[in-house]
Amino acid sequence: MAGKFALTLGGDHSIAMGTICGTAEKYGDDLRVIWIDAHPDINTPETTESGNLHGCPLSFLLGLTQEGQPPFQWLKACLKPEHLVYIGLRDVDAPEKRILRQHNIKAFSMHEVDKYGIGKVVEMALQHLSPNNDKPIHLSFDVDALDPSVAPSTGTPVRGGLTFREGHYICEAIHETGCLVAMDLVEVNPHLSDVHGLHQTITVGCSLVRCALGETLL
Ligand SMILES: NC(=[NH2+])NCCC[C@H](N)C(=O)O
Ligand SMILES: [Mn+2]
Repeated sequence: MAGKFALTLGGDHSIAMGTICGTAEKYGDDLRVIWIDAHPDINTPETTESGNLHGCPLSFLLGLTQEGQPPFQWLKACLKPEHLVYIGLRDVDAPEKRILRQHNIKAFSMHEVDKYGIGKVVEMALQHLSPNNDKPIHLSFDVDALDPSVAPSTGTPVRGGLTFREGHYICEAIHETGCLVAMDLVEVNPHLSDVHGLHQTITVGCSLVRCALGETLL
């Protein structure tokens, strides 16, 4: 797809408000988003208990908040609920559960990963978003989707996450579609965990990106 690819390294997941807005500006209504995360990050400014913006980006992108509120006047709702799929969820606030249900958003939690296996889950996610495999995909990968034993240097770790291989499989399979146009790799926080954990987190982050860009095992 035009051969251009935008990679964003973060940093907190609120940055996806900007990156996805940017991708949507180019691809419009065709854009599909795959959000890999322990958390759905879909709180509104009204429902958030923590007050942390990194728990809210999707509510802005989907237009669940009032548009035009400072300091986000620039942000237009640019994503439809049916154009978003989650993989890896396991820490969902009560208001977020309500929002997901209300908008009928496709979500594969760790329960579905356990039940069907990661291969089937990615297949179902792609089938939902782009049955003819012809829509541009923005992959927003929060490193906390991985189990904390795999990626410890992150602010809101939740046990019971994706294995090293499951995380890599997602990136490999999405690369194989030929439709990946942008990727965020976020929530790596070098100030958290010890040096060994930091090294581990950075190493896994780099290899996820390489797989999304086409590195294969063989
Ligand atoms: N991108 C993240 N790490 N998000 C964590 C969000 C945690 C919690 N749901 C909140 O709203 O604060
Ligand atoms: Mn996140």
